[in-house]
Amino acid sequence: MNLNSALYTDLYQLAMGQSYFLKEKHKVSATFDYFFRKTPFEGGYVLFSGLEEVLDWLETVAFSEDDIAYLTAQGFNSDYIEYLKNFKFTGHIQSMQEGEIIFPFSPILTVTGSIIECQIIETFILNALNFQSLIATKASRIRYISGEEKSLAEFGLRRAQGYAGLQASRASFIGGFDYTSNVLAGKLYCIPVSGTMAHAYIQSYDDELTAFRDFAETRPVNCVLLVDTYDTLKSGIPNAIIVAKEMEARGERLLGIRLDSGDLAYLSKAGRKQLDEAGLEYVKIAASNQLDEHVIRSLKEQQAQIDIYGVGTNLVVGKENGALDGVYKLCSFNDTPRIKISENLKKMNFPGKKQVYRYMNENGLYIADAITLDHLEAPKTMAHPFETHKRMAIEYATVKPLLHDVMIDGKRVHAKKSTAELVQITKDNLSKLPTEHKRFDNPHVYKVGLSPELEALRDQLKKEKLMS
Ligand SMILES: Nc1ncnc2c1ncn2[C@@H]1O[C@H](COP(=O)(O)OP(=O)(O)OP(=O)(O)O)[C@@H](O)[C@H]1O
Ligand SMILES: O=P(O)(O)OC[C@H]1O[C@H](OP(=O)(O)OP(=O)(O)O)[C@H](O)[C@@H]1O
Ligand SMILES: O=C(O)c1cccnc1
Repeated sequence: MNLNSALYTDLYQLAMGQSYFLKEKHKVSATFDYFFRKTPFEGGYVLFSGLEEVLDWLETVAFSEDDIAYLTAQGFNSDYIEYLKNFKFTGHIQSMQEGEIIFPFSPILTVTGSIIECQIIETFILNALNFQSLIATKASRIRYISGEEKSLAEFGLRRAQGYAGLQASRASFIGGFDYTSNVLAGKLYCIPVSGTMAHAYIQSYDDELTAFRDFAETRPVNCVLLVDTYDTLKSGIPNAIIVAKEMEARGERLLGIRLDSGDLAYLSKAGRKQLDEAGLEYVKIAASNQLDEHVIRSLKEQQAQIDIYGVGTNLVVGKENGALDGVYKLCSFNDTPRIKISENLKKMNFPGKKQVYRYMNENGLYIADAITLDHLEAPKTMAHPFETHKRMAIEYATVKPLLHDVMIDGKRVHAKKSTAELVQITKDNLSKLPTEHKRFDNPHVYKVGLSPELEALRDQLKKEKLMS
């Protein structure tokens, strides 16, 4: 499967492309904004992820000979087909950095280029950014509630939505996980891999102790024994203790045990006691079984003795939200601002090419974002995007623009960032987000406003459209 194929798009993009081309409109310059309207998980923020993959794709995207044959068979016009043979992305991308904390309605990434190119690449951009930002956000919530001292392993590949399991592993790592069980993701994205053992392995033996012994003998380093196949406290942990002692005699150390069912708080406390009484304070306790940020919060409240959380399904499918609602909207055409009218102010877009400024207090904490037109300085006042009577003076210590050139004429401006760099950037950004936006229950809404100039332009275009 060639994922760099420009066919990784929706048919309507190619149909519009054909019309732009045949009507000789395809070279007209356009700008599109990528933004989302609602934070997932009833949370207070989103963690931006997927940018490097978008840039990789844009640098190499093309229609192969096979793709062209396929489109010809679909009945596309032959002159348009000739154009598509040499298709590549030659436009300009401005974006917030991957690992940035982002909020509803701000443009996160903008694409400027010929309308035909902007349109054909839309679907991939949405596909990559919506999914990876959703999962990175979920991962960051799990990290937040677990605390820095816990180890987090992503176990989701088997339950992920097909190949999205790869992107989920990458986004989970950027969002704060330490390990993945997904070996291909480990190789592709330089994520440390970790793994324990399955029930099948223990079931394949007549007795649990021999199963543990053989496993420890063949994998003495990072050995974690799954203790819940028969009876966690009466059989699993006692057998793990025997094997840990045998390992000690060989100069080895059992890394841990894993609980995968039952009351994880009770079993972890009782298990810790058994291990400690056997002098095995260093043996860690891992837990898995449909964990998410809410279960982990509850386990913490119960003082569960868990050192490592293994999280699969709920992380990689972004439960309770199957998708981030990010959209890609035309805001400028032929250097003229464009607007889409709707009864619902929230469904209208903000016209023109824009910049987003982030304001910080004297401690460097984020306090508000203002969206303005791209040639303007950071505004000193801003209006609520939809409740037009609400406006505020912004009191801040420092301010910075968030949208920067990342691609010019279809080429990356900076070297590709490694996943390790993105992890650091994310940590740094999350540390600047006040905790009231991170809490799970009724998080405080982060203020995003419009500069007076952008508000005036939106209102003027709305009026003109309604009168025309
Ligand atoms: N002490 C606890 N507090 C809160 N949630 C817990 C606790 N222990 C386990 N859970 C969570 O409760 C959910 C269901 O666990 P439950 O014990 O009902 O099923 P189970 O152990 O998987 O059952 P089975 O033995 O059939 O596999 C899981 O999401 C699990 O992570
Ligand atoms: O619960 P999740 O967060 O999705 O975490 C992944 C789950 O996948 C495995 O179970 P599975 O029953 O697939 O295999 P097993 O026989 O190894 O337990 C593992 O034991 C976890 O329970
Ligand atoms: O290594 C593990 O324990 C593991 C891997 C994938 C899914 N569940 C558990």
